[in-house]
Formats: sequence, structure tokens, C-alpha cells
Amino acid sequence: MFIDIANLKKSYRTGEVVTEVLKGIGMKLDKGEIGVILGPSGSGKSTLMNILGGIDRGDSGQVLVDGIEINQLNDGKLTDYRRGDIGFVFQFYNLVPNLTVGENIEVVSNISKSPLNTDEVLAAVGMQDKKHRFPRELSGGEQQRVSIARAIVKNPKLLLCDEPTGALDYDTSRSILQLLQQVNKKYGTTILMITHNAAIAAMANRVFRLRSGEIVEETVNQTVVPAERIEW
Ligand SMILES: Nc1ncnc2c1ncn2[C@@H]1O[C@H](COP(=O)(O)OP(=O)(O)OP(=O)(O)O)[C@@H](O)[C@H]1O
Repeated sequence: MFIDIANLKKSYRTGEVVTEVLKGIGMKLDKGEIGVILGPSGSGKSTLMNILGGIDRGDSGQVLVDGIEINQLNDGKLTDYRRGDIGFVFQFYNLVPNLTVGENIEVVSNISKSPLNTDEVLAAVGMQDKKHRFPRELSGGEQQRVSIARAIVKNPKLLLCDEPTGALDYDTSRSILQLLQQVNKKYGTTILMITHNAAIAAMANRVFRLRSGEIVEETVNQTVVPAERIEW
């Protein structure tokens, strides 16, 4: 099992008030699979993703990723894990505005242990012709393609996507989802994606429904639907 989470709990304290955000989460995902986390606003999706990505820590429970118990790593090791093993894609692309597309990718590949080739990755996301453009000269969908290229150039073990199509129109969203499925096939990258959109669940191997900090339903899709055939 590539991701194996058991009884994960997380609370936040604001002044005197303690809010239990994750109440004993258990979930598993195999290597090379696509997982989708569905759930309403405030259900704990980003908190779970942040713990898996080494941005935050759980209070208790097990978070095994590729055999590493990340909840037990010291700060330095957790940073290495986050930098080396995890690719992030967010709703807003967070590209560096005064760097070109190629440079945005190279700042990551330059500090990676075994990066993929920048031109190869740009070709994989269909952006090879825009290498010398600046982010402001690109559409939202194109910027998201670049942010996916930047996430995969380090050849991450796990790609975490938080509402990757949240800011995009229908057709562009579908092309980005298609791209994520292609990345999953081409590089064998395990992908975990947060979304509000239940229709997107059809493209995943496993679907986890989160409500108030608990997984209330897990579905295994026997047939994974290609993103270009998903409609909503
Ligand atoms: N750093 C923090 N300090 C205090 N409370 C927090 C913190 N981060 C998250 N929370 C609270 O934890 C709960 C879950 O937040 P989280 O961002 O994980 O939800 P979400 O499912 O991702 O929501 P959304 O879909 O709106 O992004 C919310 O009630 C939020 O206010």
C-alpha cells in the first residue's frame, strides 16, 4: 500500500476553543492510483492534504507514505520529504510572475535530486511553444499546465492537487483533468485530488467522501472513466 493512513487525528486551538478537524481518518491508496477526496467546505480536505504533503502534522495516528511514517519525521526530514517526494498543484497557480515558463520549472528542477528534463515535461503538458512566455501572457488553463509541469519535473512520488480546476471554465477543466490522467499513466505518479465536483470522481480509482473530519464513504471504481468523457 503506497498511502496507508490509520486513525489520524488533528485539532486546531484558537484561544480557548479546540476544534477537532480530523477525527480518526483511515484511508489507503495503491501506487500509481488516482484518489479523489470529495467533501463540503470545512470538512477537513485541505488539512488532510497538508498533512500528507508534509506541510502540517497530525496530532496522532499513522501516516505511512511509501513505507515512511511521516508523522514521526523530524522537521528537517519532513522538509526533505516535502521538497523531494511531493508535487503540489493548487487552484491558483502560484507561478513566479517575473520568471518565464521555462524558468519557473527550472527553479524547481535545479534543486531536485533526480529531475525530469524541462523540455520533456513542457511537451508532456503541451506547453513547449510557450517556454519563453511570462505567466501574465498565458490563459488560466495554460498557467495551470505550467504549474503541473513544475509539480512533476521533480518526478514526485505523490502529486497532491487541491481543487486544480476550481478557477477554470468547463472545457479547460476537462483538459486539465485529462492532462492529470495522462501524467498518471506516463509517469506512474500516484495522484490524490481534492474537489467539490462529484462528477470528477469517475476518473479516480478510489473515492473518499469526507464529512466533518470523517471518511463517511469509500468507493472503488472498477472502471475508471477517461476525463474527456466526464460531463457535469
Ligand atoms: N490553521 C488553522 N487554525 C484553526 N483552524 C483551522 C486551521 N486550518 C483549518 N482550520 C479549520 O479546520 C476546518 C477544516 O478546514 P479545511 O481547510 O481542512 O477544510 P476543507 O474541507 O479543505 O474546506 P474548503 O473546501 O473550504 O477548502 C475548518 O473549520 C477550518 O476553519
